[in-house]
Amino acid sequence: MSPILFAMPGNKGLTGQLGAALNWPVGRLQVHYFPDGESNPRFLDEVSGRQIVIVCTLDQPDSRIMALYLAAKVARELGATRIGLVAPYLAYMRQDARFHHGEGITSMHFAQLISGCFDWMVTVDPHLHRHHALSDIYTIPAVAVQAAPAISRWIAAHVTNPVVIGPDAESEQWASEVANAAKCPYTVLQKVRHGDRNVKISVPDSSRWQGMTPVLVDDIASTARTLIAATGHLHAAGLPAPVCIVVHALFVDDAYIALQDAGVNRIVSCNTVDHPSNNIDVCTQMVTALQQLAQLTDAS
Ligand SMILES: O=P(O)(O)OC[C@H]1O[C@H](OP(=O)(O)OP(=O)(O)O)[C@H](O)[C@@H]1O
Repeated sequence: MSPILFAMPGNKGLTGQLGAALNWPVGRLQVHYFPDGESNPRFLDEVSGRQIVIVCTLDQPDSRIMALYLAAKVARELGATRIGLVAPYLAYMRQDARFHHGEGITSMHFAQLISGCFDWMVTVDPHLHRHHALSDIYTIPAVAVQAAPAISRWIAAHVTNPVVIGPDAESEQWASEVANAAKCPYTVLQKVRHGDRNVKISVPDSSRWQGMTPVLVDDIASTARTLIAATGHLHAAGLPAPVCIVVHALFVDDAYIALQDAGVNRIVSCNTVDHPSNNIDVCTQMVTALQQLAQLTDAS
């Protein structure tokens, strides 16, 4: 029997798309919020004896996590046999070290919470920096789908004479893969973060890229300060306005407008977080991972 997909609030579009591609039914999950803010998930279709998959992207995670946690617990209470999570954007991956005295490694605690109530997970390009793999902190089977092939195809179809540029050393993992598949050169800038909204970027020798279209590629745009700083330096180096591509379009507060005002050519994102810049579909990659994990857990 096929697993049933359920969408947490705000995830109906992607859930419907996955259901159609997989030929899996989409069930009805209602989340009622009491006047004092407590959440009360209710499955309107039977979950007893079934493997279910809950779809919940995790931008603005603190406003979503309690209802998600309860949905998983309620599904188990009602007799679901296996519970998978599709979190196209996985939150809490950036606090992967104790940066200041008295802080904790919250990525690990978040991973323990998710691993404690789901049986498996699919996500897209999690922010793996000091953790090298999801299995460093997640104890359930977890597949990280890569957006790079879809991004490369978009670049090849839409950008003339591109040079892929990663804004910092750690973005090399995305920049190199994207550039190799798009058959174009890449370079990586040097970034130092001084605070949540304070980022300094320096550009290595840019003379090689004259006459090319810079394509800034990063995993996350949150305040967009990284992309804004990179754009400013590319302008100063005499390069044309860059195309900015991100996997996860968080764009908090006025970040999207600020990036548009910084003089970019175009802003494009993958459909892991619903946003007007979504132009690159990563559903196909998620479908393959979902089929694998659902079978794996069916057989166990
Ligand atoms: O839009 P912004 O607010 O600039 O945030 C996005 C940037 O932040 C992340 O890296 P980060 O600087 O957190 O580096 P890290 O790998 O050290 O966590 C991410 O890889 C982006 O480069």
